[in-house]
Amino acid sequence: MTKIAVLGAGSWGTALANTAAENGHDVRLWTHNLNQVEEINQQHTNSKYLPHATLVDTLVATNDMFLAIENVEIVLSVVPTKAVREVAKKLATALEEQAHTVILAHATKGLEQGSYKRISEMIAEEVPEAYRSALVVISGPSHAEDVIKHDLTAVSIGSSDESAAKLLQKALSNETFRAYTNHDLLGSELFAALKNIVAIASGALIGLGYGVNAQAALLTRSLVEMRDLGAAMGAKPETLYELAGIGDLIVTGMSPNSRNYRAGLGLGKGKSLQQVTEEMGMVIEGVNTTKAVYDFSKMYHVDMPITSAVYQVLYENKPLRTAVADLMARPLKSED
Ligand SMILES: NC(=O)C1=CN([C@@H]2O[C@H](COP(=O)(O)OP(=O)(O)OC[C@H]3O[C@@H](n4cnc5c(N)ncnc54)[C@H](OP(=O)(O)O)[C@@H]3O)[C@@H](O)[C@H]2O)C=CC1
Ligand SMILES: O=C(CO)COP(=O)(O)O
Repeated sequence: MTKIAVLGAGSWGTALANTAAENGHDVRLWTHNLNQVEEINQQHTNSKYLPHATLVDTLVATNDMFLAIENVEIVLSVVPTKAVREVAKKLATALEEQAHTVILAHATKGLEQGSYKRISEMIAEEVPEAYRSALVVISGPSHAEDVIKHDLTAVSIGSSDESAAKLLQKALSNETFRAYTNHDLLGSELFAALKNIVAIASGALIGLGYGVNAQAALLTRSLVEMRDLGAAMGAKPETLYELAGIGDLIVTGMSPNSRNYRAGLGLGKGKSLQQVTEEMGMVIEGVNTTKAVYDFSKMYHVDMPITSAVYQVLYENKPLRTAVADLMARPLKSED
């Protein structure tokens, strides 16, 4: 049995914590919301984020960070990008009290506003030095709503520390949830962030009334942008063709369970960004990521027309139909 702390009781943190607890591990789910602690421990539900699910009754919630991480072997942070630093600071204080080393993992898919740092870079800056070398990311095609129902799911666990990745792989895998490891932390984190931009665009196409031809073209041409930015930033090329790359691009770009896709759908149907954000009530990571990646494309001199189009729609009020028309009217070119 492995002792695991999961930080963040949103949809994904709860689904991952529940999976590990179902596998027989000792799991504490940390949340800053005391009402949620009571609901999870007494009703075994998380009605705000996973409304139809019953959680395993061995899953324990707490809002005490010290208690959550006491004697654990793995800490898995699953808060939105905007909360990563704040939670990592709380974790760092609690880690000072720990006598033994802990593997630090996260499952967040974004880039920091302003600094454009990856999630593991933010965590590494906040935690004591001893915890920085074995950072792990969980990525890949995995919606919480499907995982909690035991729909078949495969994820990727990326880290330069193979034994750390393997410990998490073993803790999470079961007959319906299969984890693979890889050695590409940077590529896994970068592609996880990038695919959210594409998902907004994909939902927007459907909202506008286009079909699967349009989606297939979008996803395939987005792969080229991901490949080129990945190469410029140091991602391993093969990661793009693995679960953390194309796998996540497919699920987020096609599934109505995706928050980013649903946001795009709303935009395509004529809603404003403010409206879709308020209606979602959950994090839409792709909105902030679009700004970061738009700036990256300039910084690294990578041509990213789809990202630029999404940027213009979200940040410059360009009408969606004009953005689509402009993409289609670009100078004709060869694919190879
Ligand atoms: N949902 C999914 O299927 C998947 C999500 N992810 C990624 O996981 C990350 C989390 O997403 P998801 O679970 O969907 O998010 P949700 O919007 O469902 O939940 C976010 C959770 O984080 C909590 N939170 C927000 N700010 C803070 C803070 N400052 N301190 C402590 N807790 C905070 C929220 O608490 P409160 O309710 O009080 O606001 C809530 O419990 C994102 O980066 C997402 O891209 C990755 C794969 C799948
Ligand atoms: O990353 C995800 C699925 O793999 C979740 O995507 P959304 O945040 O768009 O729901």
